Amino acid sequence: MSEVRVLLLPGDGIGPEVLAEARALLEALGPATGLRFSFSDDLIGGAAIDAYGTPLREETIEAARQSDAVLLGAVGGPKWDYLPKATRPEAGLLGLRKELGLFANLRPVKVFDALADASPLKPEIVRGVDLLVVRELTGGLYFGQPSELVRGPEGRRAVDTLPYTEAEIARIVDLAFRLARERRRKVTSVDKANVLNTSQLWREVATEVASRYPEVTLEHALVDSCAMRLVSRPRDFDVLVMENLFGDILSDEAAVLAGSLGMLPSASLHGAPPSRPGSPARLFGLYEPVHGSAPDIAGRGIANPIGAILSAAMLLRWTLGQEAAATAVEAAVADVLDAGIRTADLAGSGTQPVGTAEFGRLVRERALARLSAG
Ligand SMILES: NC(=O)c1ccc[n+]([C@@H]2O[C@H](COP(=O)([O-])OP(=O)(O)OC[C@H]3O[C@@H](n4cnc5c(N)ncnc54)[C@H](O)[C@@H]3O)[C@@H](O)[C@H]2O)c1
Ligand SMILES: CC(C)[C@H](C(=O)O)[C@@H](O)C(=O)O
Ligand SMILES: [Mg+2]
Repeated sequence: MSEVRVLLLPGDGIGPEVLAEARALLEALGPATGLRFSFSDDLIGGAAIDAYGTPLREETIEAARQSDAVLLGAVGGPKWDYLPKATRPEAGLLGLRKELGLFANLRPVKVFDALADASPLKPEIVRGVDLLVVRELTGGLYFGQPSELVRGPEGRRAVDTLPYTEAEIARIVDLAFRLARERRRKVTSVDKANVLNTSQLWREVATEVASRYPEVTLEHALVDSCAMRLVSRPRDFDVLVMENLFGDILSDEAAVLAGSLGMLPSASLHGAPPSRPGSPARLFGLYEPVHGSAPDIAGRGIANPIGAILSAAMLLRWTLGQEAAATAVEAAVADVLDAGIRTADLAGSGTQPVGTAEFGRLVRERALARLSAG
């Protein structure tokens, strides 16, 4: 039985609550997939600040490097909001992504049939949505220099910088095209080329990359009107590729289509996934739900674990090439939702919601049943 080393970084707020369900799922599926998961745990974010005085230790980066994959919950919360940028919980997550070179963040947004009426948008707008946000993750405003906030005698001033090189743009756009080739063959490259130099470069490079993929259609879209189309005509989209901050914002917006921010998973990779899942080579990845630590509901056992569970499915698919297991997990989530079972964020009035652990248990049961039925 092959061993898979997974580093668990539960983080803060609802992070540990949802990550427990992702872990239990992988553990349960191990025997059916011929894999033995060996988990190690570490602190990141606010929890690491409280224990070690820093949001990310060198030891944690090293432990991640020694693992096949990392599963992360969420970081941050009001307790640490007073801290300056470089020492906040969020800096721990950004540091980990950067140190591991995880430049490609895949954020799939699929609307489950049972949830077509869970969105505040009309069911006919969201039904059947299946899009993929490919977010550049290690460049742009998040990491550009200079970056400072100065509180001086002349007053306060602050600066953030948005840099991108041709190579950084080319590698993420290329990855978007590779993924689009296996999907519905359309890439929407999102920018603000009517204002930003980086976006003009982005558009040029995207057009050059596109010439290598004649079978895939490239569309350029300005980020502002794209944000509007995302909630008015979301089925227009297949793969969307964009810089770091645009991807952060548009992916949370896209969560409205899926019915809750708790629904969305993500994979952060340092290279192109094998063009077809199922390849024996392992591709290291950091997997995490798109949502944050949700301080408003933390500690109550009511968080939606689907984003974390679907992140574990992405781990099975992209790091381990276990397509059948990944599909079984996704179908198991659909089964539980089809049975009318919901966590509080999705439950309509008059519906009795189930808690995080109960939802996780039901998905595990269905995933195992589906996998053993072949
Ligand atoms: N990847 C991460 O670790 C990550 C991502 C986003 C935000 N954050 C951090 O989280 C903290 C809180 O940020 P925020 O409130 O703006 O965003 P958030 O994503 O934590 O929460 C936004 C809203 O969505 C709800 N929500 C989020 N996940 C949910 C889930 N699984 N189930 C049910 N409801 C869910 C919350 O209750 C809240 O009402 C901040 O410190 C922020 O920096 C971390
Ligand atoms: C917590 C924060 C640093 C992070 C980001 O902005 O990348 C989060 O919002 C996300 O989407 O993963
Ligand atoms: Mg975000």
